[in-house]
Amino acid sequence: MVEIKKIAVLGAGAMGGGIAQVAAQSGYDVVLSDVDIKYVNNAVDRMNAFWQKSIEKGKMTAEQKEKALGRIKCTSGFSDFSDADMVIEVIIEDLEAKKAAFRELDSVCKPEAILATNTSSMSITVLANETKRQSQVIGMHFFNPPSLMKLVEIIRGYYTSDDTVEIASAVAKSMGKITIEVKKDYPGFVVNRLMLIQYIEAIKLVEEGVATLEDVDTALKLGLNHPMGQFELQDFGGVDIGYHVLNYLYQEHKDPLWNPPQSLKALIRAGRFGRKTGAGWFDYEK
Ligand SMILES: NC(=O)c1ccc[n+]([C@@H]2O[C@H](COP(=O)([O-])OP(=O)(O)OC[C@H]3O[C@@H](n4cnc5c(N)ncnc54)[C@H](O)[C@@H]3O)[C@@H](O)[C@H]2O)c1
Repeated sequence: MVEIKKIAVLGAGAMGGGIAQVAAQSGYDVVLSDVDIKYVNNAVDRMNAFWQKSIEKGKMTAEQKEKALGRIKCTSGFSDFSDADMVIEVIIEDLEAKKAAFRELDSVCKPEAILATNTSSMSITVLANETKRQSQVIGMHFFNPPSLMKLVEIIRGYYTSDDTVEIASAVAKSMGKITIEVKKDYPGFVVNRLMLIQYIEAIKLVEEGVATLEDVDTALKLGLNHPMGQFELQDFGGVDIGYHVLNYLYQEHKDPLWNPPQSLKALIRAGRFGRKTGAGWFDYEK
């Protein structure tokens, strides 16, 4: 079984930066890459800010921070991927973009490397089919923010081997995470399937005039003990991400149940993607 020492993270956005951070903190050598080095540098700035706060709270020493930072190699494209033991793909939730990335990863990575994806919904098997190593392709679905959220869904593609499941689970656990195994490559896996049903009902309640956005969120927080309401949560994670996942489930099932509601489409068309754009379901100061 391949021993994982070096992890390459492709995509340095909200999730990729966070996964690279957790990997470096956990002692892995990390390569962090994006289409442009400026996104990688932004991710490192976010890590630095997080670690600085951890030092102030007494949860980390300055020496630990420097060591973690020293383990991260910043790059763009696929440079420095050739000797990675594992790659975690964390680019945009677009099937064609992910397929192209997997084709490229298969050609640049060493044959024994494991290729994981952080996709929120898409087929692991479809991505594996772009490679010549289908048994070594797996879903590792972290949650936002990866530095704080405990769960990782470990998702089997049709051809994923038991060894690959074991290695990916062990890596997640070594990062302090708790894993669940998703035994079948079905759209949305476990968490997003459950969450999006609630999201759709939350939107319908507002569209039907039953309750306001604020009151639906208050109901979820105080009535169901959720730490965030659905609208607050979607603004935090990215309204566009939730929309892409919903759309994918709709395309897969052809069931109106998953059809993105009009008020969600209106937000997407208006570019209101949540906190990252200064506005989503709610308005934020930029
Ligand atoms: N945001 C969430 O709450 C959340 C939670 C779990 C999983 N995910 C999944 O994680 C993935 C990334 O989501 P995110 O929120 O970090 O998105 P994001 O938009 O913040 O980051 C995506 C990054 O990928 C980069 N990128 C795009 N194409 C690329 C390519 N071909 N090569 C290298 N980099 C490329 C972009 O420049 C960007 O920096 C998606 O698959 C998403 O579904 C997101």
